[in-house]
Amino acid sequence: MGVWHERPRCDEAPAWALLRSHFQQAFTGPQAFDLRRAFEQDAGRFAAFGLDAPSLFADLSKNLIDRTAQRLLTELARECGVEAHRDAMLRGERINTSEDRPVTHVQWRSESNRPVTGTDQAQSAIKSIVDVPPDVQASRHAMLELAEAVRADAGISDVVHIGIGGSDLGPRVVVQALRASGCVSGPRLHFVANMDGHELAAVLAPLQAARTLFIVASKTFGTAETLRNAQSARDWFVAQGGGEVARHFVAVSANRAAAAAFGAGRCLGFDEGVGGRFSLWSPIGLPIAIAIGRAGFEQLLAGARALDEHFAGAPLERNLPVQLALLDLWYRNFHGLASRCVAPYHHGLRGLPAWLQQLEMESNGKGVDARGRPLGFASAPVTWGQAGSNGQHAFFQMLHQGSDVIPVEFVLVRDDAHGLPGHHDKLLANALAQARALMCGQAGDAPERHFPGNRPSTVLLLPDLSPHSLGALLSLYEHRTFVLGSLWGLNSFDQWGVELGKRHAGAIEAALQAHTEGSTLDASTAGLLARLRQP
Ligand SMILES: O=P(O)(O)OC[C@H]1O[C@](O)(CO)[C@@H](O)[C@@H]1O
Repeated sequence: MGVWHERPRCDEAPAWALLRSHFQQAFTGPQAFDLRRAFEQDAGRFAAFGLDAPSLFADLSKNLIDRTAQRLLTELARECGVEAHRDAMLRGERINTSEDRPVTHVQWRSESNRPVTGTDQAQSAIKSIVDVPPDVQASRHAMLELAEAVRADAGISDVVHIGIGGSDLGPRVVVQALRASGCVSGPRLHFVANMDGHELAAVLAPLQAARTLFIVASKTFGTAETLRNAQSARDWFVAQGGGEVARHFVAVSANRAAAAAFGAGRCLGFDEGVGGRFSLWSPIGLPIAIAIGRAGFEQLLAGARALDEHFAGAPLERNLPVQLALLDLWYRNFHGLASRCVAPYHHGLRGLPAWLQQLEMESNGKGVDARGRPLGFASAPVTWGQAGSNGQHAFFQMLHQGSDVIPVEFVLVRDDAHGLPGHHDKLLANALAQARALMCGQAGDAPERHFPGNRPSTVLLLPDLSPHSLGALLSLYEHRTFVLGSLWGLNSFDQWGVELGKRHAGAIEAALQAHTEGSTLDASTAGLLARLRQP
């Protein structure tokens, strides 16, 4: 299957029907697959379902999958032309068809003049990663220069990053993670996303305007939340007598004209091919570079790049993003599981579920394929979770004994960076214990003490939470999301579903401010508006 746009959708590929009958035969009925039995019968299960990738090891062995399903799923990926689709993305073809754009985030972490090894196909895919367009190089250079200048500027004590969605979550999560690892230095960094003024007001309250730099990050420079917050920040800055707006406001945007009209003195640009939720590698990552410096940012890119090369070059059977996406599809479309839980066992990664929610649900939460045809099968499950061990005292009750089977993804980091004895082993032991308890279950002496077991989980293991490992982890998730969307026949790079609500908000805000009836509104919305106006 060489032509990416003629690829069959998963339900049209021959392996789909084979998977359906295999599922019926091996995963339903009294003799249905059981994890405990699978380990008893297959001494090589851990090795067979363990995958190595740069900075990562993944244990998939505690999942509701057998070797036949794994083989058929890999065949499915091959039949669906995932490799051709991947290569088209890496070559910069216009695979975002509804917006007629290429998908360029991988270019933003590429590095020129590197030797390329591997099979011919892998070489050609990796070659596309290695060629860095000159404008990307120039823009990256400008971003890193600015970051270093801000870090060295004794007059700047605080940096406020204003953006939302992909223009907030990536930088926020990376800075949070690397702060926990002790990699962050330089001015204090603050993030403001919500249009709820409580967030901005709380951030501004302790700041000195003259010592504050604002970054306004918006690909479109048209997002309501960001523009509202940026305008309020500018008004506050002027009212406080902070100095020249142009010197204290930097924009990061693909819409340079709008950024200049706002009054930002400097604008770091990037191309339209960088999707918001894939944009932390581009100048949107400016706060990351301010937090960890040029060398740290380059390490983050290097980690992501190592995973890109794995994705481009590893055979599908050993290709971690591909195998994780296939498992996601297996759970969603064959087991019928409607959600997946992500439990990072590291305080620094507590923001990961929020980042993943946008990445996975905005990319693949769709009902029609890239050709406009209804799917006829389920797409993105709900992604949710929180850091362990906190989650154990919240929703793990449901994971162990609730009525729904929910696959859990434990993200573990081998080395800690806090230096407090007696914590990290406990934390890691708890994660492994939860995964083991979910699988093994327990025959209870009373009904309420019964644990059914046979509940699935994956462990992703990182050696440390360095910029390099984190880059690899986030790149892994991006590619996994792309592969799953590719199998489902989706365009994972648009998000038309967010538009309708934005349109309604304009009309409702106008009615709220004008104290009108909102006669064109439905009775419920109009009734709530009336309530809101009551003293
Ligand atoms: O960077 P922008 O253009 O302000 O967009 C912010 C976010 O809004 C969305 O368009 C929709 O929520 C996201 O895809 C995007 O990351």
